[in-house]
Amino acid sequence: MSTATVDTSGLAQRRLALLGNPNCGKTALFNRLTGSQQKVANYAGVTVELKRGLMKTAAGRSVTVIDLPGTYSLNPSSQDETVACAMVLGQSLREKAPDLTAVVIDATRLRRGLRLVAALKRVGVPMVVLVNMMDRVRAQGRELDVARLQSALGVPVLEATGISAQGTEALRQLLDQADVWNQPRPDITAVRQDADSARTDDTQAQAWLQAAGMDQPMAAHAWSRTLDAWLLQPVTGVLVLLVLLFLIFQAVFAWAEWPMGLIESATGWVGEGVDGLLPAGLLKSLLIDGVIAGLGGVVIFLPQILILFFFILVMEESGYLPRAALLLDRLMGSLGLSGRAFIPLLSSFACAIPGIMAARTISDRRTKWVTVFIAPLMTCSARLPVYTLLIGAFIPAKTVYGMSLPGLVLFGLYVMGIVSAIAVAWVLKLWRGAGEPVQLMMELPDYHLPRVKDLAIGLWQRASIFLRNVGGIILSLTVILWFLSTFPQAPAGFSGSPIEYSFAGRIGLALAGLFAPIGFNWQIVVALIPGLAAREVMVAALGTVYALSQTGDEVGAALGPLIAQDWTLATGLSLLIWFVFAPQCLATLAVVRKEMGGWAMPVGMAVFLFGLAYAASWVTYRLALNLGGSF
Ligand SMILES: Nc1nc2c(ncn2[C@@H]2O[C@H](COP(=O)(O)OP(=O)(O)OP(=O)(O)O)[C@@H](O)[C@H]2O)c(=O)[nH]1
Ligand SMILES: [Mg+2]
Repeated sequence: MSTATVDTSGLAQRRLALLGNPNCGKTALFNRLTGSQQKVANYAGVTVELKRGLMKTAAGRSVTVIDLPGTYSLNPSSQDETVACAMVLGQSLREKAPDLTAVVIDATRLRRGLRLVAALKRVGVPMVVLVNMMDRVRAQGRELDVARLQSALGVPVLEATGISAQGTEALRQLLDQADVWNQPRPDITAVRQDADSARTDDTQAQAWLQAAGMDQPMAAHAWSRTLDAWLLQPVTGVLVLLVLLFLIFQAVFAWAEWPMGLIESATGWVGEGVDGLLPAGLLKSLLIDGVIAGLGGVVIFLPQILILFFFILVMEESGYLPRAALLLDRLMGSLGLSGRAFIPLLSSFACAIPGIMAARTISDRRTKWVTVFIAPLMTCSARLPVYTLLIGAFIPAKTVYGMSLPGLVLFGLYVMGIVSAIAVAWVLKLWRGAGEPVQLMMELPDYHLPRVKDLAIGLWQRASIFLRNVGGIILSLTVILWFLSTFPQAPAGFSGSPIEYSFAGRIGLALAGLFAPIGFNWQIVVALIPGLAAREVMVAALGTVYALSQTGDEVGAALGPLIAQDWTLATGLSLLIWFVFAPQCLATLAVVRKEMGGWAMPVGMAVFLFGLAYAASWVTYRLALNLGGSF
């Protein structure tokens, strides 16, 4: 038997927490240490909950690493900061205090980071200090003497670079030394954070910087300043923001055409292959009408979703996002919100779930409530398949004034979501009054060019979430729907399409009366039900329902032309508008329950949003019918 050279007994329980100011690179370091792929972005407030991972020290010992939300002080003002402080101070009911805290400080903003170190030292938290972003310091041709800082602070101080593979080596080696783990426990009774202690901490931070010869502030980032002169100016800034958003929607259509064509042909080939291979029967129907028609209908939208995410990632990584928040702060203020609500709302364009979770960074309870309430009105990426399917079927692919008409309509739908969110926030303000007026304290990080690798990882993560959904929930629901739409089988001589005899057909027909006033036929009603699991499921479900509604030769035709033939324009528009408002996503409602505590809010939200969707679809349907006859 070989003897282990490294004693790992009992060490896996050792826990290291990463604490620091927002946006100082904690999660980048966490990902480096543990090989995780948690979200990293260039604005404050990215991480809002505690994340765990396992790392190996240089000698191969295992250590649990905990990534925390950022905090400026030990006096938390929002829910995410509270999580971080309570954990490190051992005040959390759920989490034991860590054995060691690595306080991450941004080398370009040392004083602010050292204030937090001072507060932690006052309490006696066992710690090491990681001076991160050393590459930026070196890029300015400067060096920091961390050995001097270490002797001033009296705790181990190491250099780190969250964006380089070697950037965490020093920490891995340090964690093998037994004495760093054997520092005395904190005395949490000493946690007093008032104006006086904040001043003392700042004086202390300055004293340390002087002692280490680092009291020269870093030179301002030259092109961040130049860009800000334009991008933060109210008129040019808003103009740039609008043009940027507009270009994104044009690109979503223009760039995606080619890969979408490829996916469509590939789905067609697979369908034909299966068609040729299998004899007619239930298995063939399951594969062609259920799986291929359903999943092919959704997968085709992957390119558009990735293009949208590419732009979101570039905005997040470049540092533009908090600028946009600042620009819109005044507008948000007049709605009883604050610029703080901007990032949660913007995240909701990807998906309302992380958006609603990001509302944890909002300290004022009422502002948070309104933000969560209107977040589902922001157009999430799951609506993109529904929108583009319907736009493709009903809006001609014309160019008006050099812009693509489908792109314009899509932009219009996004604007409609935003405008209705503004309207709801405004009505809520009139009804319930405004939240506490808080001045937006949002840090503006330096701009930097996004790294291609980070963008690629971000896009890859998105693609795999989407494909996992397709292979998981969408596939299962499609198979269930195929089953419900196939059985019981119609007896010989049944006059309608066989699906009308099935369970799904009967449910659809029974509910059709409820939706007839807004122009939905029974096939749409059948697809709306599994579409409650997630919006894109609706597209897969329509694919299956229509494939099964067809007979003989028509099987295999793409869904777009089928619905264009079957529905009036009024029905198409009414369904588009339904999707602007309807909370067709149970997962969002579940997150609202978790974040806000209790069912009252999600139930109220669902009733309100379904009501709004019904009313808006009704108006659209009636207008379209009256304006254009029966189309
Ligand atoms: N140049 C440089 N950039 C870094 C380094 N570490 C992190 N970054 C960048 O800094 C930004 C913030 O990184 P995050 O890891 O998200 O910061 P965080 O401290 O986890 O932020 P919150 O979760 O919001 O508190 C991102 O754009 C990173 O790519 C580094 O060592 N050098
Ligand atoms: Mg983070």
